[in-house]
Amino acid sequence: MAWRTCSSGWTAWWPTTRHSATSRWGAGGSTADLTLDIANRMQNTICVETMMHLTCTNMPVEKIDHALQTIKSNGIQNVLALRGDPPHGQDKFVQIQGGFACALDLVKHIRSAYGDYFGITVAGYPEGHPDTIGPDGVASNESYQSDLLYLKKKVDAGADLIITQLFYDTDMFLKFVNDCRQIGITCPIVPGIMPINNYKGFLRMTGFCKTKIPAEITAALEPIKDNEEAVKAYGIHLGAEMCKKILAHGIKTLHLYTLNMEKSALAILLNLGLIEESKISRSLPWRPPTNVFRVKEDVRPIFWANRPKSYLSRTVGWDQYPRGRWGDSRNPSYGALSDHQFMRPRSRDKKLHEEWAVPLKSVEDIYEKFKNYCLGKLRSSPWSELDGLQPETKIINEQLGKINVKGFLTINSQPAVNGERSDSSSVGWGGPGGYVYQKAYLEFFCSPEKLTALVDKSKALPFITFMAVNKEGNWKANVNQTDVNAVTWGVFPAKEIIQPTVVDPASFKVWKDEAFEIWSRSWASLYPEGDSSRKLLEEVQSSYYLVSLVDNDYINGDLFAVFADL
Ligand SMILES: Cc1cc2nc3c(=O)[nH]c(=O)nc-3n(C[C@H](O)[C@H](O)[C@H](O)COP(=O)(O)OP(=O)(O)OC[C@H]3O[C@@H](n4cnc5c(N)ncnc54)[C@H](O)[C@@H]3O)c2cc1C
Repeated sequence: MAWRTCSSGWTAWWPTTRHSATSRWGAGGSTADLTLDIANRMQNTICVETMMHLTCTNMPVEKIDHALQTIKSNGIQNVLALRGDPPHGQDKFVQIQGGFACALDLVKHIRSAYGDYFGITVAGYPEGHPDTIGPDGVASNESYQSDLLYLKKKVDAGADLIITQLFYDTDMFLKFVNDCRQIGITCPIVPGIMPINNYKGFLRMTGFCKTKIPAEITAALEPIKDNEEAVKAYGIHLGAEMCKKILAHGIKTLHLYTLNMEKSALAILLNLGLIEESKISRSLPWRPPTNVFRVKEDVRPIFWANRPKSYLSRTVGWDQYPRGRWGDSRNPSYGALSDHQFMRPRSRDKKLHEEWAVPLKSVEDIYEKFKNYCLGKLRSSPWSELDGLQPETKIINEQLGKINVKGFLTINSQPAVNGERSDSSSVGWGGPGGYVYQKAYLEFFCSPEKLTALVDKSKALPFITFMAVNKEGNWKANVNQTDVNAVTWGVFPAKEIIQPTVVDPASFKVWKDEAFEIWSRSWASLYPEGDSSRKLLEEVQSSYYLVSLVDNDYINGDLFAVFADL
């Protein structure tokens, strides 16, 4: 039987403190495409282990299989198999033709059609399923027992894990776990904790789920119910106390329902010491997806540092991902450029319009835009999928600003680092206990004249390596085609050296098409056809060079000195 690291809303594993997320399946399958998209992004772009909820409501088997195939091809391995609630406007769940009647059918189908690929989670109800709870607010013993036996059937059919409905009576949850164990349910049972964020929401949710509210909670909330901040603070306190009691009973995993409001969930985890604000460090300089296919990947070219989604989509078809060494890059089989790499979420589109679609009279206006982005005055850049600058860029942003106004239009950079502690908040990665290193790196567009001046100057600077290419592919460099330059590496106890970021000519040539295309697709396209600003951008696109510059002297070098008299 497969076991996958998984959960729902936000889950923390204790004591190893691993986190994962789940994405809800909208009532009646109403948000199927959106849920599939969100789950994919969570797994592969946000890079948290993701479990997608899947319900039977309005879902013929073909649709269920479409959803399962989609998440499988995106490397998602965890599913919360549910019957689902009736769609809006209906009281009772109705099995549709060609669909399933209950979660048990869905679990059986997933196991028979997909073997052990998926880790399957099912829902458990410490107070009994709401359908079985009577007007007095409790389920009869008979229906509680038959619910338990049915839960066992779901586990026997292949479920690996149970996540419970929300509850506020911790003793009732602990009794439920005990009752499950008595009838031979041995899989982990994860408590569903819903932090109280506001009073009305709490009443609505507990009313809908028919959740028992212990008298002491009602008494604590009653005097503060109109004070939103006090309710939130109480919700965090109560959630933390419930979790402490549950953890003290040997239960090692928590599930926090966030309902898109994560602050209280994070506060509870901080309160429990399961996360530490100052020590949330990167495992690699870039975010490695938790996707099963890429789990071993630990080396990437630096060029896509600000476009991780594009990098993922262009390498999704690789059979193997580089590990330890970049390897032979003479024939990198990157996926072709497509519209996909240039699509932006609506909010990003709006920001780019606001910040970048302004009249441009001369190249100096273009230089100004790049400078302002480096100084943090703009949040968006056509060359970045990220929101604002990376923390390490802030170390050099003043110097970046200065070279941008000179016409070296930077789109990627990193400062030199010579043995900083690996838990440094700005340049650290890989967890505590190690030391990290990196060579200063700059990537920019510049005019051919400026490139000539730069190349002349670099002849006297043996530590500088560069590659430059224009849109047509004219190439200038002082490195060989097969050279691979490790520009970030780390030394950790009991590990080989890790070198997660490299600069190599073959990948640079692939990247340059994307980098040049961004001028027209992401920036010039913000202006109407024939607009003079648009024309100016297209001229820059067709005449400038893209330059990648490494200062290999990471101990004494000063990459910005190269630009002093240019
Ligand atoms: C953690 C969690 C996440 C959820 N996420 C979502 C979501 O994303 N989208 C959404 O729409 N809803 C979600 N729900 C709500 C859930 O869909 C509803 O509670 C639904 O009414 C029941 O789903 P189920 O999977 O528990 O159903 P089932 O396991 O099929 O059970 C439903 C009820 O029917 C009874 N039953 C069914 N078949 C039998 C049988 N053969 N013999 C005896 N009794 C039977 C069960 O005992 C139980 O009382 C979630 C619930 C939980 C606890």
